Amino acid sequence: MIKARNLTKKFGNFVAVDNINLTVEKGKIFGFLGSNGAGKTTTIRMLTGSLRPTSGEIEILGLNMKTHELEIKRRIGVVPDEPRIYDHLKGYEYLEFVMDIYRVNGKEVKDRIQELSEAFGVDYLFKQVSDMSHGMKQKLMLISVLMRKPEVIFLDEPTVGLDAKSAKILKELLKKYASQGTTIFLTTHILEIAEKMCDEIAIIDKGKIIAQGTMETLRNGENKSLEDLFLELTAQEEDIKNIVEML
Ligand SMILES: Nc1ncnc2c1ncn2[C@@H]1O[C@H](COP(=O)(O)OP(=O)(O)OP(=O)(O)O)[C@@H](O)[C@H]1O
Repeated sequence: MIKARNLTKKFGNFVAVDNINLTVEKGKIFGFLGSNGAGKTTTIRMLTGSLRPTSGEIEILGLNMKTHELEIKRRIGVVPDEPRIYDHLKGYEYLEFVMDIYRVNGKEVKDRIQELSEAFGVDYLFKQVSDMSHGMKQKLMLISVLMRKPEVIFLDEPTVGLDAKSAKILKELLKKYASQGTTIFLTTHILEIAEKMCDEIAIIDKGKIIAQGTMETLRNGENKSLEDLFLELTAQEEDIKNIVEML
């Protein structure tokens, strides 16, 4: 479903993503973790066709990104870390715009908009985007992606800015979609989300994948939380101790 082979991105001499390999099977939830600046967003941007890799291969839904970029973009959904929506549109105009672009319409999609709006408490579709808060825009963005029922969904920090109820609904919805065959790739700094939701986890550090597998494989027989494992693997445990002592 999602495959990256020897994927690298350089910005000038700086290597943001360094020769990574990953595979996500259909219907799985894959959590991509890493500290600030580790390379998560850069990887998502390459996997979704919005940034050209320096080298390496990407395959989504069995299609090569180099030869089938448009078809891939038509069949996937992307929720970026910052909602990018035209300010001058009203909420419903934005949804209509997305429906036009993806050529999805009809009763099914409209019903889904209705259901998703109710689920996320979106009762402001007549408001102009410029007058919406960050969380309100984030929910509109989520509806615009989920209403299309894409086969693969990429979400960059999806719960940031969402209230507790909306975040919970989103997590449950993603689990439900995955059980119905949708493939989910998400980044998060909230390790508890990854621990509870993801079938498989990869940790990226300074552009390189330093650990990958199910929670069981990552734990390797020890009864550790993902937070402990993450800090240990990214060698930040000692740092934190010293910093707290210093303060
Ligand atoms: N267009 C760009 N030009 C130059 N450097 C870039 C560019 N985009 C990203 N970088 C650098 O690449 C590295 C990885 O950035 P990226 O946004 O992928 O990190 P991230 O893991 O998503 O971080 P965060 O958790 O803070 O969102 C960072 O050092 C960043 O400064």
